Amino acid sequence: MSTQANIDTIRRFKVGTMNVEVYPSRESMGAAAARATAEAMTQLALSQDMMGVIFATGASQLATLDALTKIDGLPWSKVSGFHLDEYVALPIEHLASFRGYLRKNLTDKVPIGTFNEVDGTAADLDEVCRSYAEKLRAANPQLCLLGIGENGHLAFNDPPVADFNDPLDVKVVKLDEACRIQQTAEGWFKTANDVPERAVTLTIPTMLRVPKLIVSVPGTRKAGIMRRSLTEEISTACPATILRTHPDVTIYLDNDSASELADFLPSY
Ligand SMILES: N[C@@H]1[C@@H](O)[C@H](O)[C@@H](COP(=O)(O)O)O[C@@H]1O
Repeated sequence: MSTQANIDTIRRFKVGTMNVEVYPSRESMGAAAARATAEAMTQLALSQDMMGVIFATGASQLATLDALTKIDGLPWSKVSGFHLDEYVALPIEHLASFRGYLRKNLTDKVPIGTFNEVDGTAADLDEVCRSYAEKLRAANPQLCLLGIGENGHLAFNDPPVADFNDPLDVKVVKLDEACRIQQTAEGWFKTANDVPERAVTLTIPTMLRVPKLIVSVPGTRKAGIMRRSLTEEISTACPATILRTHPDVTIYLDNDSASELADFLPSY
């Protein structure tokens, strides 16, 4: 009998309008998410001089970004890049800085047109949010890469602060305790106390406005939240449930993160 870990085919299913694709490994998941991103960028480049693309960070994005940066011939010079979130007051040199992560894993590797960084160390964070929101509105991003946190967060919209009708585009949030603990599990910080208490984040409506969402969620630690994201009532108790209302979203999983989705995947 086969187990989820040794299933080596690609399995696809739909939950409402949402497409879910399950790959045999983290690497094959990343390659598939990268191919979809590359196709979307190539299409957009046919009709746009500059395209806004929002990139995600975290361990879940490493395979996707690695594969994406190795694809030849992409129209990087036409990309105006953005990111989802950044810790407040964390220096760029810190391992967990999302700006540092994106330099290392993206912008140092490809000839991107422009990249708009969120400076969480700036003195006036209201101004950081206001000007980032303005840049996002002007760029009108057509493509957004996303991850899902173990607590269901999208960017840093943790359950206690997530608002599906948020009037703001970008805001400063207080991080949930569960979220701060989860950041240590991946080794970004030594203890939960080392995790900054606040972050700048795009809000949920800002992400959902983007017409195409490519969501990479590999790994065993995400199995429980993937089940909740696909089966629970849509609510801010699990912010990722809102993705089920988006008209063009594909979730890329590996066998590990799909391990609690047996009823969607009858071959288990
Ligand atoms: N706030 C970031 C998000 O931008 C990311 O999409 C999500 C998944 O991260 P990871 O892949 O590290 O689990 O949570 C991180 O903490």
